Amino acid sequence: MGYFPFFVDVENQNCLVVGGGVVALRKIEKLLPFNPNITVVSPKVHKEILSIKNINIIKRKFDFNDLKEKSFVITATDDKVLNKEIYNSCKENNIPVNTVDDKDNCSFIFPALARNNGVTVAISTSGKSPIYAKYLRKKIESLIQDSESIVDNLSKYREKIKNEISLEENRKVAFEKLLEYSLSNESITDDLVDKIIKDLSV
Ligand SMILES: C[C@@]1(CC(=O)O)c2cc3[nH]c(cc4nc(cc5[nH]c(cc(n2)[C@H]1CCC(=O)O)[C@@](C)(CC(=O)O)[C@@H]5CCC(=O)O)C(CC(=O)O)=C4CCC(=O)O)c(CCC(=O)O)c3CC(=O)O
Ligand SMILES: NC(=O)C1=CN([C@@H]2O[C@H](COP(=O)(O)OP(=O)(O)OC[C@H]3O[C@@H](n4cnc5c(N)ncnc54)[C@H](O)[C@@H]3O)[C@@H](O)[C@H]2O)C=CC1
Repeated sequence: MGYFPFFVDVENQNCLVVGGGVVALRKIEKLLPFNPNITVVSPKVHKEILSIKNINIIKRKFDFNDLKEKSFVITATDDKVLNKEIYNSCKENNIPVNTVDDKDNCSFIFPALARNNGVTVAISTSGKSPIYAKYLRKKIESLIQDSESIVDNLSKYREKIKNEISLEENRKVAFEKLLEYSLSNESITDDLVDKIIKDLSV
């Protein structure tokens, strides 16, 4: 299996979730901040899924026509045979599919996600140990706790530096300097940035 961690834009993409249990709920919660159009098809639907706004819920068994016009599919039923059939049909129709009960039959897998202010760290064990991915996620969450102010500081002057320092290698030096200031909690002022730009402009 060669799972490359692309960061894919799923906004407004049609996502089908087959099954409405606790695992489906976890996958849906993970996707929600990225704004896909989610449809759930399942005879039984977890009450927390029912309470989510802006998703379509179809309370019945899966039908293969449900796959039409879907950009990606998560098959999360407790029926192994059905999950495999859905996987096969998605593969035939070139629809990316995540099969929650079978790590070897997924065209994409969910990582454990640590997120803070647009900084996203995705952890995968290539399906070997999700619980270890979860453990690492918790550690990384504390590591990126401060990323809010750091990213804000660095992004504030990014365009200015890109526009005003013409040499790429010098732009990199400028960003490295600003990063050092941010990590040592020193405040970054317009004057400081102007001085860095002046020193590195040719
Ligand atoms: C392949 C993958 C496919 C996919 O689901 O995308 C997959 C497959 C399977 N998971 C199983 C079990 C568990 N999964 C979790 C938890 C998570 N599972 C997630 C992802 C993935 N799980 C993908 C690979 C990720 C990677 O590469 O590491 C996480 C990271 C992301 C998420 O779910 O959003 C999320 C943690 C999120 C967080 O907390 O940050 C726990 C722990 C818990 O529930 O507390 C358990 C029980 C303990 C254990 O088994 O380790 C089983 C056996 C089911 C059975 O026994 O019947 C299968 C099927 C199989 O192994 O074939
Ligand atoms: N990938 C992961 O992270 C994990 C995967 N699993 C696997 O996930 C599977 C599902 O687990 P849970 O959500 O706990 O089960 P669950 O029993 O809570 O939910 C199963 C859901 O499937 C639905 N369903 C059954 N037949 C259906 C059909 N014909 N059409 C549409 N929906 C149908 C049911 O209505 C129910 O909502 C299990 O088989 C387990 O092996 C379990 C833990 C973690």
